[in-house]
Amino acid sequence: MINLSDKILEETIIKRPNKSYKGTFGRITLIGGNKNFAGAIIMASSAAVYAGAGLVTTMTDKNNKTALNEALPEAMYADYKKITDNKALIQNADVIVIGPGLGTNESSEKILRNVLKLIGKNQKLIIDGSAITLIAKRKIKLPQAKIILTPHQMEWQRLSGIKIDEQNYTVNKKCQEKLNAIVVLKSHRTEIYTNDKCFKNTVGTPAQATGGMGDTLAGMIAGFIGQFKQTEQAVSAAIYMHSKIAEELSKNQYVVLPHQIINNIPYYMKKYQKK
Ligand SMILES: NC(=O)C1=CN([C@@H]2O[C@H](COP(=O)(O)OP(=O)(O)OC[C@H]3O[C@@H](n4cnc5c(N)ncnc54)[C@H](O)[C@@H]3O)[C@@H](O)[C@H]2O)[C@@H](O)CC1
Ligand SMILES: Nc1ncnc2c1ncn2[C@@H]1O[C@H](COP(=O)(O)OP(=O)(O)O)[C@@H](O)[C@H]1O
Ligand SMILES: [Mg+2]
Repeated sequence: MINLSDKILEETIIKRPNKSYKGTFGRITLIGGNKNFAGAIIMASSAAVYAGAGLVTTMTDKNNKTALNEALPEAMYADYKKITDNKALIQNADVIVIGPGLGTNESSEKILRNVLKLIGKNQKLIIDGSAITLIAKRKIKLPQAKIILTPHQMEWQRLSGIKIDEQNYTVNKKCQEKLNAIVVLKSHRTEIYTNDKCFKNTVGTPAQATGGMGDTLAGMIAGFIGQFKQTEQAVSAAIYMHSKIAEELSKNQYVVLPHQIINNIPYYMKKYQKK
């Protein structure tokens, strides 16, 4: 197990090349946010934008369109029930995030299946929240892609069958290998399982135990892997920075909210970029 430190940020966050445009920094499509969970997909999308994603499209329930536009005018909108009419939004994305606030009813399942069918093997796919629960409960097959799963311990129990109090390095690693994906097992000290390495987060605080904190992390990871070449390194850097910001803010705050983390991402990226 490799302990993460500030080093991961300095190694990952490069100075932006002058010769660049929005396309240089990742085209990201996020799918989720049913009519009760607009916040989840808005937080995920905001985190991706604030982490530097070049172009962000949010596919969500049509009731969330105004809220999305008001909260995040940088994001484009599409109706998540019209995936098959908007195939290009999935197929042309560098990174796809599915799950924050998606819900687990039949309609959510249909959206998930439609998205998974369109994923190409070179695309990066982050599967979070409700999408993990659906895959576990409905035994949905994962597509061929560069997959990153971001379960909390209960979602990991559902997906892996390993009970929370029996989750440990050996069994988690075995299951990660079977899934052939990067597994971000979230807890107060998140662990990242990749094919050949395992990283442990060393920062974070109970001040960040608030709904939407994981949705925010999923968007941050998307922003980072859309920009920075080395996927495992970018995933680890996003996780470390998410908690690092929370820890810093918690010096003066009893609780730290997801949107406060989001607002701080650009400042921390500047502070820790490669010298
Ligand atoms: N504002 C919003 O729209 C929000 C939407 N959310 C969405 O709601 C959906 C359901 O996600 P939830 O995680 O709330 O519900 P889940 O039912 O999937 O998981 C929560 C259950 O897991 C248990 N649990 C055990 N260990 C845990 C751990 N380490 N971390 C978290 N839970 C643990 C909890 O006690 C609880 O019973 C997701 O799609 C999520 O994205 C949530 O993120 C909350 C905020
Ligand atoms: N006590 C804690 N200490 C450190 N980090 C925490 C703590 N509680 C929660 N977190 C972090 O907050 C996030 C919670 O994710 P998740 O449960 O998916 O939230 P949500 O689905 O509500 O957005 C994870 O990144 C987790 O590591
Ligand atoms: Mg979550």
